[in-house]
Amino acid sequence: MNSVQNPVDEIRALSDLIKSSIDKIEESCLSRGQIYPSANDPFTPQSEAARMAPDVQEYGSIVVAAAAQLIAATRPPPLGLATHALKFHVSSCIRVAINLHVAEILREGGPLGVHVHDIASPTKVDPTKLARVLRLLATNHIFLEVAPDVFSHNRLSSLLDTGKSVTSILADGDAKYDNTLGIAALFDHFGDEAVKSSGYITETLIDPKTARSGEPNQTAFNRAFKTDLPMFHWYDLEENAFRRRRFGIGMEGTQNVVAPDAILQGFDWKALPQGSLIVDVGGGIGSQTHALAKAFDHLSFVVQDRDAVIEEAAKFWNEKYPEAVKLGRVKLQAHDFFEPQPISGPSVFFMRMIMHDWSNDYCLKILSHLRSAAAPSTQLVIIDNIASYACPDTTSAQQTPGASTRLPPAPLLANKGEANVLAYLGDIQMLNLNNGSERTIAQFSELLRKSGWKLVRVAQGDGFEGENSKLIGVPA
Ligand SMILES: C[S@@+](CC[C@H](N)C(=O)[O-])C[C@H]1O[C@@H](n2cnc3c(N)ncnc32)[C@H](O)[C@@H]1O
Repeated sequence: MNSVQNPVDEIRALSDLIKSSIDKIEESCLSRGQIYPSANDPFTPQSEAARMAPDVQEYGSIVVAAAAQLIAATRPPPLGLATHALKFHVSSCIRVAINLHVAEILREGGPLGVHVHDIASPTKVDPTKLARVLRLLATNHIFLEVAPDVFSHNRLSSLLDTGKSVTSILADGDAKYDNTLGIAALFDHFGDEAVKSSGYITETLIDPKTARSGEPNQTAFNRAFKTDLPMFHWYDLEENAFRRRRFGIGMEGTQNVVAPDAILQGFDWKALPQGSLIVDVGGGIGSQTHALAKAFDHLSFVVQDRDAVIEEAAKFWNEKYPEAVKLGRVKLQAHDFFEPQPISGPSVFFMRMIMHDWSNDYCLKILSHLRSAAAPSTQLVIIDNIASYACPDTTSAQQTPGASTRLPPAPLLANKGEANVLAYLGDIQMLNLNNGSERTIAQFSELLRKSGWKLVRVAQGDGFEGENSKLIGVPA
């Protein structure tokens, strides 16, 4: 059991874990002559190098897991729970900051910070109200309040910066996220569709009409936005063109918030024979394929998605890698994955963040179409979060190669709690938006079995780093 008898011993054990892990982090960075990034310096991928070392990540995840567990064990319980119950205000305020271009204004204002009157001025909002929004964020370590009502960037807030000038954003707000890393776009989507939907989860789970539904149009999202359309169809409405574009770019953001080579890890793309065809099913604008096509020039690709998304994809490829499309090494194809798959027997069908959008019945339809089109040698690569149990996994799926993991040191939770919490937040987001689900390995194994595939290997991503896991299947 992951528990210690005396409650003070438990708190001490957590604090010891934090201390010993920090010592190991320092030792590891010193041994490589690297400096651990400061929480107050702006984020750049290069400056994250020290944190990205595998052992530093491992110890960092213990610090985060233990610190959150230590807070839970020490804060007065009513306040602890009240804090959790009100955290949605932080999500909403992040979106306020994005929509008032605070990150760009602060970058242009320089490191000494900008008075809230000047932050509010370009969008003509009330500076007194904005100061309260920014103070809540600063209290949560997003932005710094460097003097009363004067705010500047820190590492977390700098991620909200699109890198564009305030003038250009004010001139064309709809293009704010075009040609950016997509991180602000992703968080704007979270604060809009996801936060608003989340307010209706209780009614949706209780109402007998929706309680047991797996339909993508019987969700909290449908209540919040008063529509009968599944979210992806709703995006196709003319009035949602901005949201559709933002979602597409935000998906690129999901790649840019994790280690840049995450898609390349856990599956031996290099070992595939010359000319192998990879089909990126529900590939969005093709950001994953883009990373693969740049890394492996011996492979060919087809990116499939809905009509409207493939139109956006054409613009993306024209901008990022036009020669790949011109030479035919990358093809963009409108295809509904609930219809029979038009490409037979490719080397790989891969799907990133697709299964999690759908309930089991819908996943089975998608997987069955791919199975019908598969050759005996076709591999299936599913890239998604694994939402493991919060206790030790005792299911038979643990026998799958790559499935079992070491338990973290006591008294941490088996799934490392806060260090991996993004997978569980994502799970509820998928439930609210589409009746989708993040899954355990046992649940993936069952889905594959029922659709004629066999799960043969799992390459677990590092949840602390935000990296998705890969589940590899072959025709059964
Ligand atoms: C969460 S996004 C993932 C995109 C991409 N795989 C990635 O990782 O960046 C889900 C994608 O599924 C696509 N999609 C939804 N319904 C679809 C359908 N019926 N047929 C094909 N694609 C669909 C969406 O348009 C969206 O691009």
